[in-house]
Amino acid sequence: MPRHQREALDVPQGRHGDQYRPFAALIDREKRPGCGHDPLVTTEFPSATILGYPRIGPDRELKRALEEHWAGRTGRAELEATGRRLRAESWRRLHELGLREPGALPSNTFSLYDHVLDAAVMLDAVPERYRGAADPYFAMARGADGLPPLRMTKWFDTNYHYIVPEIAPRTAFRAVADKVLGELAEARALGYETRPVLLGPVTFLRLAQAAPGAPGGFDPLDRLDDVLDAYGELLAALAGEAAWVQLDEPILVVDGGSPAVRHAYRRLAGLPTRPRLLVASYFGDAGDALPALAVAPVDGVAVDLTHGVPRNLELFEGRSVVGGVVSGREVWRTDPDAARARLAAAGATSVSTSCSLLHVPYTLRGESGLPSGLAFAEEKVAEVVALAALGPKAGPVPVPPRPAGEVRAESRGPYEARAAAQRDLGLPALPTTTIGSFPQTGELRAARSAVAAGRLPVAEYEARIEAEIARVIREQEALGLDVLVHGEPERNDMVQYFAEHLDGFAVTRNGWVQSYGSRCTRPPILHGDVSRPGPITVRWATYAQSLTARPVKGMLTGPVTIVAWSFVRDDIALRDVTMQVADAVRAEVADLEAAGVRVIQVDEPALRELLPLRREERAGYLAWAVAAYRRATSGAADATQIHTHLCYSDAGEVLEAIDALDADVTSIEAARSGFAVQEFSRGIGPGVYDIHSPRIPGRDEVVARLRRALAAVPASRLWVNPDCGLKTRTYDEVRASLANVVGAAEIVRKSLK
Ligand code: MET
Ligand SMILES: [Zn+2]
Repeated sequence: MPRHQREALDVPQGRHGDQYRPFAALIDREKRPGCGHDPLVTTEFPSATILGYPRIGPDRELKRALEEHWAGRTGRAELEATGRRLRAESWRRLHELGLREPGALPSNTFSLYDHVLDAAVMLDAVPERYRGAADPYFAMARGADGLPPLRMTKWFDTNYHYIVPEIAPRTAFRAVADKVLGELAEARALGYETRPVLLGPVTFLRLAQAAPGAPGGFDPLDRLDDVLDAYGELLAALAGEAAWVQLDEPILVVDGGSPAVRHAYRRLAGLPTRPRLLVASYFGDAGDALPALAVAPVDGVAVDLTHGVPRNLELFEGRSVVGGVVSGREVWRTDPDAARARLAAAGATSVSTSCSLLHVPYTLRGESGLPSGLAFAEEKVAEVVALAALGPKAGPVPVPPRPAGEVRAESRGPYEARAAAQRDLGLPALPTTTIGSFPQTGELRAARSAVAAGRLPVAEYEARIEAEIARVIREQEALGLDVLVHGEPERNDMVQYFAEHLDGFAVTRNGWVQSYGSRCTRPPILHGDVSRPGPITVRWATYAQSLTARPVKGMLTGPVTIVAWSFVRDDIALRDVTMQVADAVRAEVADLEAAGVRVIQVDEPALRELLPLRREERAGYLAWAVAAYRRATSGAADATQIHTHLCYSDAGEVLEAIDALDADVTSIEAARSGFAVQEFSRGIGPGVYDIHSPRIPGRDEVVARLRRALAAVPASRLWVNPDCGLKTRTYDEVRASLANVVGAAEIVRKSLK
């Protein structure tokens, strides 16, 4: 059902959204006696629950507490106290919202940094090299003097990043239950009987990586039985303490792994002393994995019903089936009819969110100017409670919106003709450039909040941006870079800035979502048809170009990245949403071109992020993602040089798609992830140094990297650039690093002749 119609079912939202009483009219109607609907056939599992909750704090209290602690201004005890306060406040709020049955409130979903890292600690899977650190937990998360942190990567297809555990053939697993028992006792002292949530053993091992030095062919999953021993100890410790334990196995929605699932849950469910086990799958359809799980005597399963009703659920008849009908990842109100139909079709015995609410902001309270029809975490909890009261009701189960029609990837002229038309840019061999942003100074950030708060006149703010652009141009000319950038000083964020300048988007005041550790993002909300009321970046790009004779690269964020880092509407297919954004970017490309900008970069760092978890869906996604990028860029004349940029990910998996973007030049993170360049048929700039670290790359080291790249790519197509934008670095670091980069390019260039 479209969102505007959904509205009619709800009591109107109060001024700040604090009056959201979901489905109030429906509840009044259906609660009358004789108004036949199936009540939930609840087993002992609570009728309403959520799989997890945000933990950064409604006002990012944890972020602040962590950063104070890391800066050495507070001790561990103060940090723990903040954690305790945040947990107590969450339980209190959830209880108030209606999660009142024993076991309805989750515990152990709090984390000081990351729940996968917590699971590693819970199993004592702490690599030896961290054990001597002053604080092994934060050393694994963030590194400690001389000790790099563990790797971090994306949690399934979300924008949350987890710490990748390292498992060796000899990792000595054992149960370390203090955190889980501690939270349970803490909640009990406050009067709440909670349900501890643990990351499941199969997901834990499949997300882990083999420790460095492990023999080739070693797979962390080889250690399943040893890990299960530790889970056995944990469950034994929890047996007298909690009625239910939730084991999170989102890996159930990913291909493969049935034998491990079968084995793991037969063993765990067969333990002589254990609480009841709820196995939670999420982020998609677990249908393929359910038979393997059902053969084990686990007591219940939680399934994601937001995209449909999984097959094989009848195998769980007589056990608890927790229906995740309220999306934990999207920000729209739930359609009660659709949700109840799904609960009925699934034979659900309880109602829940589809996944943890970690991925949405806390609350609509305090927001204004947002479109109607939204629900954040608190509002979603109220929906879960209301749906449990209403119960299932048979009806048509809606299918997700289908893309409208076909899209074909539009093309520019052949690359050779473009390269010829671009020759008058006058670039040397191995042209040097940067990825777009220059250091975002504290003054810039302060000016941005001042102008937003009305404390700084707009004209004054814009003058400061221009002054910053002038400085960035001067710096680059002094360094001797070939293709310059304006430095992006006007941008708070590469997606939010565009969202603020496009119709169809809204931005929240306080809608923060944890990205990793203390880092949060405030994803814009794409709620309507997207269009571009006017040029967005042209003014800054042309100002920058007016200051220099060297080419200045216009800088845009690509359509796939804009949708990947936003909450998007759910009433049309993602592909069609992305195409609308692509049209807006295309118009911006045209305006930049018309204003004389000859080089335009359209960034797509999130191309890999949206890759579907299931292999069978990947080719379809990549085809439309490429088509969207090409819709955005294919209007450019041959003489306009189109760049793209990718980072953050194993580009290796999507190399063909990156090539299919057909950009004239692709800059790609390489220094950190050691990416190989051979496959590229056009200009390629494998990053020559890691911008995530304050370390200054040596000139010789860059020379060596360039020589290595030249073994695979002809000099006519090799570009020289860092891994990513420089906004998190200081000017001192940037100057020193780029001087070595430019110096290295000169040395290698000379040796070519
Ligand atoms: C995460 S990719 C960032 C690209 C952007 N142009 C920047 O330099 O900041
Ligand atoms: Zn980047």
